[in-house]
Amino acid sequence: MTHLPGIVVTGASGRMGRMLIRTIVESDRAQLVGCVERPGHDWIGQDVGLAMGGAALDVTATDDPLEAFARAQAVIDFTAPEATLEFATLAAQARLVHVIGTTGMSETQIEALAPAARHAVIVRAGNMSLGVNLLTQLTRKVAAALDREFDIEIIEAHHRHKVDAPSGTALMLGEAAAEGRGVNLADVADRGRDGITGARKEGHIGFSAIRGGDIVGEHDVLFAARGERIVLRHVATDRGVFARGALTAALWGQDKAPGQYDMIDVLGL
Ligand SMILES: NC(=O)c1ccc[n+]([C@@H]2O[C@H](COP(=O)([O-])OP(=O)(O)OC[C@H]3O[C@@H](n4cnc5c(N)ncnc54)[C@H](O)[C@@H]3O)[C@@H](O)[C@H]2O)c1
Ligand SMILES: O=C(O)C1=N[C@H](C(=O)O)CCC1
Repeated sequence: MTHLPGIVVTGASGRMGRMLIRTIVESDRAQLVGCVERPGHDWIGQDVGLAMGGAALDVTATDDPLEAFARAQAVIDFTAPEATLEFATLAAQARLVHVIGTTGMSETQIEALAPAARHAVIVRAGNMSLGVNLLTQLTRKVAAALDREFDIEIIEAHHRHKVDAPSGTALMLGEAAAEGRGVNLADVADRGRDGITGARKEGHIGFSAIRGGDIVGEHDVLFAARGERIVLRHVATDRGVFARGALTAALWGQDKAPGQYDMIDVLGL
């Protein structure tokens, strides 16, 4: 009988769901005890290993999160904002660590996580990779060191299926740059320029989003002044970096007090 922490993956058939299943199954630190998909999905009732075209994993996909959560110590959730809010309530009832990778949540939806975080550990980050979380620290430092003569622009590129923009990572980097500058991102963000926009406003932080093909995730933080530019860049070539970070977060959260955490907490950066 193994006593490794049991993990449930929600959005199991998604790009991240599949990567998470593989990462957990290959890990000797955790076991896969449940997989959740939306009602009506053709994976429901199927063994997830077989559904992925491989060997059986003895875990059947369900559309009943409560039933799956009852067997687990953590849920790793890369789905969609409305689904994530539902899972937060259920994970809190079951006192599970809830690792949230879902992006595109509104401020109101993020605030709605607070009641769940009074009862359970929530780790939420727009990017679970070590590299991007380090890049946020570098971005904050560089933004703090430079004056407003340097325009800050965040450029991100993702695959053609991505539904939200700017990416969660771009927003993390924007927050870090704004913190470094000592300003509130909401006051200085330029999201989506089109038409006669007027000249760039000094002190603003711009966002540009590229969508195409199978790009996993690329982010540049550009500091541009007269005569020189600095570019901080992260390129993800494999979704395994996000899945490994999420699994680390699920295990890290096991002995933590209820509350909201991010990957900076998990990685001790
Ligand atoms: N934080 C990070 O490091 C990170 C990394 C990659 C992706 N993401 C984010 O994760 C999310 C998912 O990305 P993806 O590329 O895997 O998307 P995807 O569309 O491939 O997968 C999402 C899955 O969630 C499922 N789903 C939706 N509603 C559900 C519900 N109510 N119950 C159960 N399952 C439900 C869908 O059926 C789908 O299989 C996005 O928000 C993306 O931006 C975050
Ligand atoms: O593929 C995605 O979708 C990704 N989403 C995250 C984001 O919004 O930043 C992380 C990178 C991949």
